[in-house]
Amino acid sequence: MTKFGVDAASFYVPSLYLEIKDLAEKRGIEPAKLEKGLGLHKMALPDVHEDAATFAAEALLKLIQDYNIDPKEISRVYLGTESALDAAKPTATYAVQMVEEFLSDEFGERSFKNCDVVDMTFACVGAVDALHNSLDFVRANPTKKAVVIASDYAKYELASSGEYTQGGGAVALLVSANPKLIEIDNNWGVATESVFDFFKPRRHHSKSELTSASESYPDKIEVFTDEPVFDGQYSNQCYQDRIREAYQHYKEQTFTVRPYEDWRYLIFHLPYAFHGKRVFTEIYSLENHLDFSDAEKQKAIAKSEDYINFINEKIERSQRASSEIGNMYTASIFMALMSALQTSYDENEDLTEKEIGFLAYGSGSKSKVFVGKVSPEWKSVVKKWNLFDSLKNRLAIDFETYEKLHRKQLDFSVNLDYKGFGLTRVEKESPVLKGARYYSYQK
Ligand SMILES: CC(C)(COP(=O)([O-])OP(=O)([O-])OC[C@H]1O[C@@H](n2cnc3c(N)ncnc32)[C@H](O)[C@@H]1OP(=O)([O-])[O-])[C@@H](O)C(=O)NCCC(=O)NCCSC(=O)C[C@@](C)(O)CC(=O)[O-]
Repeated sequence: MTKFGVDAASFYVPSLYLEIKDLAEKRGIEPAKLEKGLGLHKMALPDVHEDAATFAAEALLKLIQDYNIDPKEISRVYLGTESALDAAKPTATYAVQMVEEFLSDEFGERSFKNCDVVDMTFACVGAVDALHNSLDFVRANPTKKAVVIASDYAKYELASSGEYTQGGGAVALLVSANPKLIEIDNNWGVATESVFDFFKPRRHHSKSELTSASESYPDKIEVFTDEPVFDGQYSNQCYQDRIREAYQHYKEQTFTVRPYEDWRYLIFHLPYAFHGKRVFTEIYSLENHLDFSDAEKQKAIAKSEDYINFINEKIERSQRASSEIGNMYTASIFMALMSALQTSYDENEDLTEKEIGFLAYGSGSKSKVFVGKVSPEWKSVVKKWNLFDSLKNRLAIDFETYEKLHRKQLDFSVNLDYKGFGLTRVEKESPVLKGARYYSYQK
């Protein structure tokens, strides 16, 4: 029987970061809370020229170059994002255009001319929806290939309790028949409930209302903020409730008992590194008939030797990249997968045929639980990543620069020597092009 899944994967993490201990110091938070309590070390930040479209373009270009893909063979580019740049024109169109122009010498003009391109939005689960949809597409059309991109900038208000869970970047996946990285099984546990745990209502402001507006904002264009309205502890509860329900739904469909025991890794959407291990205690307790009825008993389970051993074996490796990057919203779950696979690769572990369980979550809210099986050729895909080495080649910025970047008060890139895609101009004058974004590639 033909298998379907992820054939190749690539990532992009912006070159700037802030040390979490610097943020902790300035905000009067004990660094140990963020480092040892939530697992945070560094927070990736977009430079002035970067946004969700440049992140996506970088990841897509890397995918094409690292795995020698002919863009004309890609039938779909489905982009999961909650950092869309426009309410009508998909961010995917910007990303595809940048890559198309970059590759025009090699593949001619408009190499994505016949490609189906769209954005999908459901908070952090939007790219899993894009993957689900793209898998359905290749199952129905086994000779075709699709690309899924997850691209986001997780931004919260300065000095809010979400501030230390910021981050950003993108992951691109090639979805096809006979995948070299991981085969995805077609059983999906799903749970949905409409809630207000985290959301981004359109809040239009004129320039005069925005204390943080830079001079570069035009007076007459209304700007809408990209910072969410959220309730942190309630969002944790919604996440825990949805993954429990989706896991239960997965079990009902697959007639499995304690499926997590067969999973080599449990891969979560990670809004911060330690989130997965903090919320899985409930499912773990239910599966092992442990008393989870009050906070004290829940703490005892989290601190038990059995649970700690379980985390060290099945979750810890997936957290490592998140500690260095922060929340990547839609891309976080795929980065957690890359983190685990890269670590197994570096440790020379053989993962062939091992099962991996995914527990995805998007605020608003929805969870999807599904399972993959690592392909025999997985190492040939992972060997291109050098994930942890590449994270060492970034530029630390100081707190003052961070605040200016956040407030959009800088007119020039912090990393002037950057190589790659960048926003060069937003049209401000022309009535028929006002707001149009123009990008170029800096060599
Ligand atoms: C994530 C929260 C809620 C954290 O909120 P918080 O109030 O900063 O932290 P906390 O109290 O929940 O946890 C602190 C932990 O640090 C420990 N601690 C304390 N002090 C020390 C010390 N000295 N040494 C060592 N450890 C220490 C403390 O004990 C505790 O660990 P625990 O024992 O409970 O495991 C907050 O930052 C926030 O609201 N973030 C934004 C929203 C969010 O990320 N929600 C997560 C779930 S929803 C989701 O994942 C979806 C999302 C957000 O990605 C969006 C989307 O779908 O689009």
